[in-house]
Order: sequence, then C-alpha cells, then structure tokens
Amino acid sequence: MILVVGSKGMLGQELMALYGDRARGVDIDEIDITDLTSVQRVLTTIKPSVVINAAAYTDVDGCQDNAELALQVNGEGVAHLAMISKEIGAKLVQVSTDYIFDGKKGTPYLEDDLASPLSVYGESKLAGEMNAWFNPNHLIVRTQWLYGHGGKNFVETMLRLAKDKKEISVVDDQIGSPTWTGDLALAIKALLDKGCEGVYHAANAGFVSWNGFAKEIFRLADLDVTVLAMTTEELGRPAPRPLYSTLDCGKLSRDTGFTPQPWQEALRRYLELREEK
Ligand SMILES: NC(=O)C1=CN([C@@H]2O[C@H](COP(=O)(O)OP(=O)(O)OC[C@H]3O[C@@H](n4cnc5c(N)ncnc54)[C@H](OP(=O)(O)O)[C@@H]3O)[C@@H](O)[C@H]2O)C=CC1
Ligand SMILES: Cc1cn([C@H]2C[C@H](O)[C@@H](COP(=O)(O)OP(=O)(O)O[C@H]3O[C@@H](C)C(=O)[C@@H](O)[C@H]3O)O2)c(=O)[nH]c1=O
Repeated sequence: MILVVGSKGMLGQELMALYGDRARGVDIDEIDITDLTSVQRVLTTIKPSVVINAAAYTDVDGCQDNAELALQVNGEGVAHLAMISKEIGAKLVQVSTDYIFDGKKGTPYLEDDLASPLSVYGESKLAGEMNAWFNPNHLIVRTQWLYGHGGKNFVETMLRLAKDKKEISVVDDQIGSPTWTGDLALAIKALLDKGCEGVYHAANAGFVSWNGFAKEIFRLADLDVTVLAMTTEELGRPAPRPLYSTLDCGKLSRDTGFTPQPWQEALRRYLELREEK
C-alpha cells in the first residue's frame, strides 16, 4: 500500500488518481506532519510500504514572512515522516524544488550540484531533503513550476486574470521548466517501479521564462491578451527567486527509461483535459 501524504494538494490529487486503489491518501484533516504523535498514529495504523510526501507549505512569499511555520512543515515534518517510515520499514519519497538552488549556475542543475537557497521556502525545503535522510530508504524528487488540476498555480492564475484584463505584466528574467503534475506523477511511479533511491530531477523537457509561459498559455487557450515584460526587481515580491533554475533530468531518463514530454505538449494536454472537465 502506498500512502500519499498531502493527498488533497495539487500533486497529491494527481498521485491518488494515478494509483487508484493501490493508494490511501491523508491530508491535514487526518495527519499533521508537524506533530510526531500524529505521524506515528497514522503510519503505524495504515502500515504502508511506501510513503509519498506531497504535503508542504508552498506559498513562497508566505514562507518568507512565516519562517518558523515553513521550517516546521517543510523541514521538521519530513523528519517525522522519515523517522516513522524507517521504524515501520517503509520507503519515503520526498518531493522537493528547484528553489533550493540560487539560479546562478547558468546551465541545467544536476542532482549533486551545490544547493544554495535564496528564500525561506527554499531553505525549508532543503532542510526537508536533509531530514529525509533519517530514513536511509528514501527517494528525493526535485521538480519545478508545477501546475495541475485542483491547485493554485500559474496557469490557473493567468486564465483567471485574463477574464478581466487585456494586458498582463509578467517577469521575463526567470527561466525554468513548467511541469504538469500528470507527468510528475508518472515520473515518481517510474522511479518507484524501478526501485530507485537517492536524488532525482523530474520536470517537463525544455525551458522558458514565466513571460514566455504566459504567452503560450494564452496562445493555446485562444485568448487575446497582451503579455508585457517586466523584471523580477520591478515586480518586487517578498521572496527572492532563482533566475535560472532548469533541472537536468538525464538521470531520470537513464535509470527509468521515462522522459517527460516537452513543456509545450504537456501544457496543451492539460488545457484539453481542463476543457473536458
Ligand atoms: N507547486 C509548485 O510549483 C511546486 C511544488 N513543489 C513541491 O511539490 C510538493 C507538492 O506541491 P503542491 O501539490 O503544489 O502542494 P499544495 O500546496 O497544492 O498541497 C500541499 C498539501 O499539503 C497540505 N498540508 C500543509 N501543511 C500540512 C501539514 N502540516 N500536515 C499535513 N498536510 C499539510 C496542504 O493542506 P492545506 O492546503 O490545507 O494547507 C495541501 O493539501 C511539495 O513538496 C512542494 O514543495 C516543488 C516544485 C514546484
Ligand atoms: C501572477 C503573476 C506572477 N508573476 C511572477 C511572479 C513569480 O516570479 C512568477 C511565478 O509566480 P507564482 O507565484 O505563480 O510562482 P512561485 O510561487 O514563484 O512558484 C514556485 O512555487 C514553488 C512552490 C516552487 O517550488 C517553484 O518551483 C515555483 O513553482 O511569475 C508575474 O510576473 N506577473 C503576474 O501577474
């Protein structure tokens, strides 16, 4: 049995849909990962063979203002899951982020590149990666720029803003790979099916700026919106973001035979499925 922690989140919902009967999902109403007793109670009752942690505090600017909570959920919470999953002999899958990097490398990041987070969110997720090591049987999957059904994300924000705006300003100096949760869930399954351990990068292929991503969303959705360019500095959000955080996913392809599709194709598929719902 696979236990998906954070099953009501954006990735959690996708994992539940992919695994169906083979998974049991729990979220904040049944488990609080910041509370060791709660984690102990749920894991020792369900006794899964794999725990996938898709629970996190993902509001990047919110984390910047609430560092203690960010470290509790994204850092200590993972330590609790790692310690108890080890105790019951289960594998821990920890989902992590490109924001553990500072974005200064200039070429796609490899799994063993040095982490140097710029934001509290990035620091707390790096703490989570380190805490995953309390269970030697762990898999850390770093991904980025996620969108998918049932979650707050950039695609949904753009489509919402387009309802009453003809012009939207979007930063053009941050580069990364928009990634569909549908493809990330398949990558996680491929890694588990092959018994992979350690750190892996998993994102849709190719890269673009948020500005270019917004333009492609409106083009595919056939919406007449002008996307203006601005810099990250001009936008002035509370949390700093890496300017170049593309992840090299070669290790995933080599070890599993699974290569996520180009981001443009994933986006087209997501928008089609969204229309059908
Ligand atoms: N979104 C993105 O762009 C990216 C996400 N990631 C990582 O991927 C993973 C999944 O992200 P995503 O699907 O966007 O996350 P979401 O924010 O959509 O979902 C997270 C879920 O975890 C729940 N949760 C929060 N705190 C706790 C807690 N203390 N105990 C139990 N559950 C809790 C949330 O509940 P509630 O909503 O009620 O707070 C929510 O249901 C995370 O690890 C994230 O860091 C990595 C790269 C990019
Ligand atoms: C809504 C909006 C955003 N932006 C910018 C802000 C930001 O730099 C970028 C993306 O904004 P968002 O708030 O959607 O994204 P952000 O919270 O930075 O997304 C991150 O989330 C965490 C959880 C991760 O792990 C990362 O991989 C990444 O996906 O676009 C604009 O320039 N104009 C806009 O109208």
